Amino acid sequence: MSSKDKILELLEANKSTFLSGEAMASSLGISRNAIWKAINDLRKNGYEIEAVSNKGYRLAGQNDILSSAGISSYLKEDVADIYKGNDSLIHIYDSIPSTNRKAKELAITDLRYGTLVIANEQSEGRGRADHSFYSPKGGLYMSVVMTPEHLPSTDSDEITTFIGNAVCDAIASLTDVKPTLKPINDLFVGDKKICGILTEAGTEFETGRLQWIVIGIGINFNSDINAFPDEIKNKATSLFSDGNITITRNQLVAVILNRILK
Ligand SMILES: O=C(O)CCCC[C@@H]1SC[C@@H]2NC(=O)N[C@@H]21
Repeated sequence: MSSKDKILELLEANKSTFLSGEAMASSLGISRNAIWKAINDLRKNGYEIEAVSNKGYRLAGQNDILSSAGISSYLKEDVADIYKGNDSLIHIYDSIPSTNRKAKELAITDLRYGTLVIANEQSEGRGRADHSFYSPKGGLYMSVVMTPEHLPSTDSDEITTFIGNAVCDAIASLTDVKPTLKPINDLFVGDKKICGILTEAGTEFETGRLQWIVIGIGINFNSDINAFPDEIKNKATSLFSDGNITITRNQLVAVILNRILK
């Protein structure tokens, strides 16, 4: 992990407190100059970092930049263990055709439980029945690779319901929004869709045995619904609107992982 990522991890884990350059330098075993350079790099990457003399540095509350450090700071211990020292399990993209497609490629070439692919936007997001899934910036698009021994069931309907309930509970635990699961696997608030889930599986050719499952979750997080295509505009809603955002996407990703990975 680079010094920049280590500093980000420290700042994410101590969001409400200021950390002095000296304390960070001694905890990471690097010079204060290296800390200062890394803070500047993080700022160039878009992080808003407050600096107060005699106190130190603190991440400003409104940062919503997807990062491994940001996600890790909200993971429960047993789930954090899956990712500890395993940076290559988390793949973050600004833009990607489809996180599910990427996660399936990774499941086939390097099957590892918990592999996570996230993006700020998708250019070819897919939904069930090969429909397209509109995936502009402002949303949260994530895919997780799971293996059968870690799932409560290998029955596709049961897996789908388990994941749908987990995402509903994650949203309800963090916000005032209480989505309901509408079969087979859409989350609705009232009569408007807020999230779609696409579960895809890989089986062994000879035996038909289940090898991996990719869970794709698309949430309208802070999405500009008015800019959605006409045919879905009136059927969709977003978790947040008008900039009234009370959580980060990193937090929501982590709380979903806490509920589905064991
Ligand atoms: O509404 C549906 O039919 C399911 C939509 C699933 C969308 C998610 S977004 C992340 C992942 N990548 C995709 O291409 N699709 C899923």
